[in-house]
Amino acid sequence: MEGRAAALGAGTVLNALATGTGAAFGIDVETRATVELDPEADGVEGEIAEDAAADTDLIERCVALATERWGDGEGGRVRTDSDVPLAAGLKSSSAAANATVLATCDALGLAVGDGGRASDDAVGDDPDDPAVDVTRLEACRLGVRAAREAGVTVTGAFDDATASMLGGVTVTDNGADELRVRETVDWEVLVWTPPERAYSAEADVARCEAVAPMADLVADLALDGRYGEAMTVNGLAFSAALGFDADPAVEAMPHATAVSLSGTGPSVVAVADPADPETDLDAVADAWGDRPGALRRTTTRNDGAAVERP
Ligand SMILES: Nc1ncnc2c1ncn2[C@@H]1O[C@H](COP(=O)(O)OP(=O)(O)O)[C@@H](O)[C@H]1O
Ligand SMILES: O=C(O)C1=C[C@@H](OP(=O)(O)O)[C@@H](O)[C@H](O)C1
Repeated sequence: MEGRAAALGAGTVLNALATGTGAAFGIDVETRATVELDPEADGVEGEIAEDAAADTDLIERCVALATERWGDGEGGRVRTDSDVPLAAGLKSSSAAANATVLATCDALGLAVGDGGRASDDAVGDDPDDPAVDVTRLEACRLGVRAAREAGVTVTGAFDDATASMLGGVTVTDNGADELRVRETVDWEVLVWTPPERAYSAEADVARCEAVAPMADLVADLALDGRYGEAMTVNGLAFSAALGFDADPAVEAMPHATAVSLSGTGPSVVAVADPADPETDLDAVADAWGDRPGALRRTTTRNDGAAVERP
């Protein structure tokens, strides 16, 4: 009983730490999970390919919760390998949880889909569709539960989890794990990841709550479909709240549709709408080129997470 799946990393439009409302978008950077189930095994053993010392509790809980819910409580092994840097603001935890839950469903022989109504912009979530055993939104909510239990999140991060699972841009209420908006988005993306790491669970929540009026403004812009402006305002507000330098954002602004600190940092993400002739991510890469860390060019993705056939 082996299963495999891959899920997306994501960038931030609105950090949910201020108000519980968040927004994020899927990018073409993946985490893959392989799950081997064994009905005789006592518990679940996890392994993270890139970092033998990293905490495997999240992915072990994902397998255990998924087999409890949809299987017979099987144990086994889970291994992730990832292009999403850990704890860098690019939603490594959401991608790992989503990939693991879907890989467990695959190992259980379950059909994962969106059920009914799925279209390009509105992802369906019809658990009664006979062709679907588990919807991606159900799988996503299970991963969020595991993240809460593992203590790797403040709000549950349903914003990041839905962007990683469904692709496109999502706006969510993280208090209720409710998807408010999901839309496709086609942007070029430039990511700067400094060498340091910032674990979400260690973020200064009180400082984020202090900028709640700005977060409300960002939410209004996002709910109006003005994702780029929302993202840039978010970046300025949360860079200030969390003590990150706003210079990279200021340098990017003349050449980008939007730019923001991603999540609780430290990565900064600039995006360019190909329809916008003023944008030039090469110029942003030049401006950021002397900073320590890694620069990565990628794109948004609208397909989200999926089971992988060998
Ligand atoms: N590839 C991975 N495999 C398994 N667990 C992971 C992986 N990446 C991240 N995690 C889990 O997520 C935690 C980091 O979460 P977080 O601080 O929210 O980072 P991010 O902002 O990248 O989501 C790690 O301590 C680990 O428990
Ligand atoms: O833990 C959380 O509740 C959150 C963590 C942040 O993301 P990162 O994990 O990328 O820092 C933030 O963007 C998100 O809206 C909510």
